[in-house]
Amino acid sequence: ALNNTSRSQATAPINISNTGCPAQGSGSGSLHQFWQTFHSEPADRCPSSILKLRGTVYILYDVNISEGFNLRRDVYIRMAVFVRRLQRQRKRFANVRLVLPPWPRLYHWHSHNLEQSHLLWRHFFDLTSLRRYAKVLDYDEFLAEYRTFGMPAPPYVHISQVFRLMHYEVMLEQGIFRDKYERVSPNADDRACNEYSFVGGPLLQQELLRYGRYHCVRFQGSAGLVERMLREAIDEDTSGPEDVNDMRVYAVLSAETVLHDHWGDEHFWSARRSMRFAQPLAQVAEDFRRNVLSTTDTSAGVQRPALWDMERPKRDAKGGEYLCAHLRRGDFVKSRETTTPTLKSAAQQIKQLLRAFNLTTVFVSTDATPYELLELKELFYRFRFIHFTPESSAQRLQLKDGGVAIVDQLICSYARYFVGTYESTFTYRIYEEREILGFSKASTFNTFCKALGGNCARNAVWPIVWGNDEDDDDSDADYYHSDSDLY
Ligand SMILES: C[C@@H]1O[C@H](OP(=O)(O)OP(=O)(O)OC[C@H]2O[C@@H](n3cnc4c(=O)[nH]c(N)nc43)[C@H](O)[C@@H]2O)[C@@H](O)[C@H](O)[C@@H]1O
Repeated sequence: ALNNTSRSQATAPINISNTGCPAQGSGSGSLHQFWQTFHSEPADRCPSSILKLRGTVYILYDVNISEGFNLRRDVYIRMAVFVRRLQRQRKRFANVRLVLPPWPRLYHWHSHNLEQSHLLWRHFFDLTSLRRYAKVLDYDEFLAEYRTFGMPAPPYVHISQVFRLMHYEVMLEQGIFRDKYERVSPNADDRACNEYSFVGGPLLQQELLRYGRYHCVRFQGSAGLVERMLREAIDEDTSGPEDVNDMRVYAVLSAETVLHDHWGDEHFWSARRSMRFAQPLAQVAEDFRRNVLSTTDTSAGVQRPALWDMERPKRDAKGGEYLCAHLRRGDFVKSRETTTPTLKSAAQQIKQLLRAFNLTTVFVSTDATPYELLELKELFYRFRFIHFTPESSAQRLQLKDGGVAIVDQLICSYARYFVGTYESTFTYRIYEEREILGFSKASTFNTFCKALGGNCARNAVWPIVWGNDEDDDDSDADYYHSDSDLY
């Protein structure tokens, strides 16, 4: 259990006695004394590994506990675009790092016999690929890097300020949506924001984390506004020129409150393209496609160069000889009853599509129960009905529930034709993957109807945007502050 008192009191000066730099010869000191000594000592007397971390700002973040995996991926993009822009355009943030929050056990991960708490991002994503877009650290990498500053044992991490974001109760002022934020006092009885609740994300439960000030912040606006919030905090934590460039650690909770600076622009898509899945997961999907669906990158005509930044606009991918349906069940069956088809209706719609495209194989990606799956399969008499399940318990242990879902997504991404579920972020992430691989929009942006033949709501079409992310657009760089702040 969280020991609230001790967690919020880590305000002691940071001891730097283990760094091996001349500054530590005399024992401990605050971090700014450490850097001060750097100024007066020849740089080559300190390890370059530490010297290069001068002025680092670590941004930790977490997401509301009830959000699913695929919305969390979108929140990552907001933060990654923000951090990349900060790092490239703001001197004080030249050494900014985004610390990836360990994955808590998500509400949709039902398998109880698997260890699926505190998972690192490299279990799901290719960190090298993420880092070709933004300076990110997996949580254990952050701990290791923080330790190089020379911490006493046990190596607690000191977050100087925590910001728990909340929506405004009323969003519009005289009909206008304005970007703004405001700190409000935390209140132990307040269910919306209370320091001891982990609704905004369980990050602070990590055992080595200690924090100083905890703010509840009403927040309305995009990631650019987070910069203003961080600068205000850095100003408060800086006592003078001697510590102006100290290393800082901040945390933003309920980061899903932060909006995209520009949703769906080329920066969004570069960050999205950098989100390649971890190689072991990609390999399982590749093997399944080849062995069960006779589909390879070459036969499907998709693009998957070694590096995401080598991808180019493309629309002529062919896909494997199968149709993929993402059929969201679970909570959607009740909470979105008016738009989620019954199994029978879904089967009718799929069969109609199979006939239209002269296909005989359907791959079904779903969170349906085993019983529902059997029921569905029986409706596909005379068609080939394929569903992915791990081939062994060792593979299930390796993939975990999150990995199985990724394999499903990767198989759907290579299909000749895809149809997904209305308003499911799981479906949206497949749309995006297919956009990157080079499929036509018509083969991708399709949505199940509640019933065959009726008028029905369709998911939005957000096609890929290509650009040259090297010339980061600076046009709105000054949006949130005056010229004097451009340091
Ligand atoms: C309305 C909201 O919808 C959100 O769901 P939605 O966007 O579909 O998508 P997600 O946020 O990813 O949450 C759904 C989760 O259910 C599992 N899941 C769903 N479809 C599949 C599938 O085809 N294959 C596998 N293997 N797993 C699947 C998976 O763990 C996935 O992350 C929810 O997260 C929110 O809690 C809320 O209910």
